[in-house]
Parts: sequence; structure tokens; C-alpha cells
Amino acid sequence: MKYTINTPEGTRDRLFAECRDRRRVQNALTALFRRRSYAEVSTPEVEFYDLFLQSGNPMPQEAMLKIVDRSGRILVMRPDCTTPIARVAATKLKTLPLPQRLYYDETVFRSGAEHRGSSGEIAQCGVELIGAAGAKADLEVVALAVDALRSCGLERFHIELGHAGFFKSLAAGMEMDGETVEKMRALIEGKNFAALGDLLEPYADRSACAALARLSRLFGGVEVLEEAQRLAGKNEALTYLHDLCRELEAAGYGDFLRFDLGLVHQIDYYTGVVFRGYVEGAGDAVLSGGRYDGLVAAFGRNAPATGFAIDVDAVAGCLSAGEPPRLGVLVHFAPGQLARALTAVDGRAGGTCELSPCETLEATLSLAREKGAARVLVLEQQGERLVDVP
Ligand SMILES: N[C@@H](Cc1c[nH]c[nH+]1)C(=O)O
Repeated sequence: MKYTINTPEGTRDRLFAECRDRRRVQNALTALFRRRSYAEVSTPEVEFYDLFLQSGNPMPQEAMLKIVDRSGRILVMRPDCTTPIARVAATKLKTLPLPQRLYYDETVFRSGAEHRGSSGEIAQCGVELIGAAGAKADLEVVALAVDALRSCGLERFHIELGHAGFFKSLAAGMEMDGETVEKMRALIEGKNFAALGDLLEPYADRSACAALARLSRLFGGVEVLEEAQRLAGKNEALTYLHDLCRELEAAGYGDFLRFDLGLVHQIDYYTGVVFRGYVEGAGDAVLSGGRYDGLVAAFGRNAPATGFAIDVDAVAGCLSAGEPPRLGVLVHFAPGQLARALTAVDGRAGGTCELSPCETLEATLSLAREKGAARVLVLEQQGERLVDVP
């Protein structure tokens, strides 16, 4: 018989330290979210493909893992937590007063090389603040994004802020057809300057052209907003970002903030402030989010919203790994002594003491040697003794 030993593309097994670090990050994040009054929700791992169609297809179809159910309907493995939560907010939570603060600790599934290359199965911890428009909600969520990364033990990271409205207002001034705008968005996102230059050439007389050509270079400190204003004139999105940043600076978050006006998410439901979190020294973003004011309305309830998700494994990979616990003691117990044996294990730090399944003390000693335990605790009807492993 031939065994199947590989796992499907984009998935892998995670062992010991990886599970422990992932759990540590999840615990830190969910504890913080609960402290800020976010309540946990969980949605199914599979959804109807139509759900994503109905919400305006926020992500490319080829990025979704599809399954066909018994009746022939197309299902997708949850490619995003925000869209199903928008569905829940518009339906099951319809009678609850807004805003609602929700958090999740779930896995999303994405196919295609552009989704973090090696991993199509992404553990996400995130929040959605649903039913709150305006600067105070954006401030709350960006501050929470910084605090969330700090709560995991990260110190050297930053959040890059952009605004979906800036690109949209510039594109509107270009009088381009929708397809060309999409092409331009992809070139800006991919920082493909040469092709972008070619695409913009016929539009050189439009006033927004210079700003669009520079957009993917407009990242850095507050001076970026000034440069953008020089290129594009006074713009609501720029003023909004400027004011938001001032408030965040006053609250002590300034050191963690940068701007990236060329930040265009691949997910397409964003309408306002957008942001990503980067850990210094690591390439990909570990956090991604922003304002999405039209998504809940796609399911029948008018509710502006904002939120973010953190890639748990990416954060865990940036933390310095702690020492795993070392096995020190094996417990060899006589018949009738199970309760005492368990008490002995429970009384020591997790992972440092375990039961021996062996019938004879010789076998337990040789097991202890093999596993590197220094001692064996022998529990008999009368008394106990600690034996050094020779
Ligand atoms: N769902 C988004 C993150 C997000 C949460 N809320 C808003 N945006 C993602 O997976 O990138």
C-alpha cells in the first residue's frame, strides 16, 4: 500500500514551538480585544460563493478555494473574515444597537502565489467595528492595531496609513474608463513605474496625472502629505489623514505611524482610511485593514465599518522563540497509584514531568534515558522515592 504523506498545496503541519508561539499570539490579541469590549464571533469555514459575488466580488475569484456541494452549488473555503461578518451584522445582529465591536480568531484560505507565497491557509485574529463612521472610530481602530502588535511583544514595527479616497478622487479626475483605472491601480500597487508612465502618457494634460505618476513613491513621514498636496492640490483625504495622525501623535502613537499613499489593497471593499502593519526586518505585512462603508449595506443594512486582521503566524515568526520546557521527571507508579501520579504531574510546570507507561522500573529508567529526563519518581503503595537516571 502506498501512503499519501503530502498535504495539499499551501498547507503544512505545524509542530510544538510553532503551535505554542501561535497560541501565545492568539492569547495576547484576543485578551486585548476583549479588554477593549470586542466580542467574539465565528462564521463557517465554508460559504456560498454567491456571498462574495453579492458583496461586489471584493477579491479575485481565482484567489478562492472552491468546492461543489451535493446540489451542485459552488462553495468557497472562507477567503476573508470581514465579508461573512458583514453578512452577520446585517442579519443576525440586525436588532442590536450599533456600533458593534466584534473580533475573530479564525483561518482564511486563499489560493494563488500572490497570497503569501507559501501559505494558502492563514490564521487571522482581527476586529471589526461596525456601525461607526468618522474619525473617532478610525482613531480607535488604528490605535488598537498598534496596541495589538505591542501586546504580542513586538517593538520594532510601524503602521502605514493610506486612504482609498485619495486614489479614487485622482482617478475620477482622469476621465478614464473603468478597465484602465483597474490597470492603473494594479501598476501602482506593483510599483511598475515604466508601464504606469506609458499608461499615463495620453493623459498628461490632466491635473491629477503628476500625483498618480508619483503615487507609489509617496511613502514616509508627514512630508509625504505635503508633497501630495503640492501635486494634487487640497484634497479631503489628505486633510483627513493629517488630522488623524495629529490625534494619534497626541495619544503617543506617533512613533509607530507612517504614510503610504500608494497603498491599494488587493481586497476591494475599502472606502476610507486603509492601513498595513510591517515588522522591521520582515518583508510582508503582518496586519492589514481599513474602512469599508459599503460592505454591510450589500447585505441590506446601512452600516459604515472599519477593522483589521493580523496574520498570527507572521507575527509569531517575528518573535524571538522562548526555550521549550525540558522534561525532568518521569513518574513510575504502582497499580492503584494513578491519582498520586497525576497529582505529581499536575504539581510541576507543564512539559517538565510526565507519566511512564512502562510496567517495570527498568523499562521506565531506559525510557527516561532515551527522553533525556534526569530522574524517575517511583510511587509505591507505601511511600515514594526519587531515582537518578544512571
Ligand atoms: N479582511 C481583511 C482585513 C480587514 C478586516 N477589516 C477590514 N479589513 C484582510 O483579510 O486583509
